[in-house]
Amino acid sequence: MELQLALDLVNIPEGIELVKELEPYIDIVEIGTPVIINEGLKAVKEMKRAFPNLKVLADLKIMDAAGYEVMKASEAGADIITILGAAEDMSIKGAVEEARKQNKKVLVDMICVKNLEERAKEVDAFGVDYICVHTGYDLQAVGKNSFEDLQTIKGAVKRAKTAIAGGIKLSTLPEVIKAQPDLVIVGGGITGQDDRKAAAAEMQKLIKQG
Ligand SMILES: O=C([C@H](O)CO)[C@H](O)[C@H](O)COP(=O)(O)O
Repeated sequence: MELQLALDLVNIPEGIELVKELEPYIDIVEIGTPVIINEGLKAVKEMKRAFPNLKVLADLKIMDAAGYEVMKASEAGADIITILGAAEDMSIKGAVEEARKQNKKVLVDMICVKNLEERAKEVDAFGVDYICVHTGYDLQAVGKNSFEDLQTIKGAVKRAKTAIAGGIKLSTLPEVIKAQPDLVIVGGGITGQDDRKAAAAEMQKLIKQG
């Protein structure tokens, strides 16, 4: 099981400073969608330049023109690129095809997918690398989480790795770990804490214990 740190509410220098502090505790750093909107793929490029040995995920949440966008994120240095599970089949297949050419990985974000079990089986068959259940900020605000959805995809997915994102905190991490995802994605549960290093270290410890 791996830990991904999601950076959503920082600029590039703040993100790099944070990763300097937290790199020993994380497996992947995510350049979050808001950061890419604010700073562009330059944020991916600069993070990879600063931490060449750390896997960098570009949270593009691709919906269309997938081959082109995967190519641009790959050129910027992303190791993993996200596409939405709600995208057209041909877009997801195009993302996988381009990622294979570039020796990169594709994570499918199942945010807003209603027929979760059926769609997870379909995207799994397209050869994607990760399938991620995700409760976005807006649904988190009304008390939702993705813990049951994780169980659903664990039962449906045969070949891709499974991941979970959305409001995970130290207090809820043990419940997530019980379902054994391959990847746990945490943003505010680390970046919003007073002692971010302690939060990341404790999360890493629990995740490595499995
Ligand atoms: O993908 C995310 C969100 O849609 C904003 O772009 C976050 O990175 C993801 O939800 C993880 O962050 P937290 O919910 O703060 O843990």
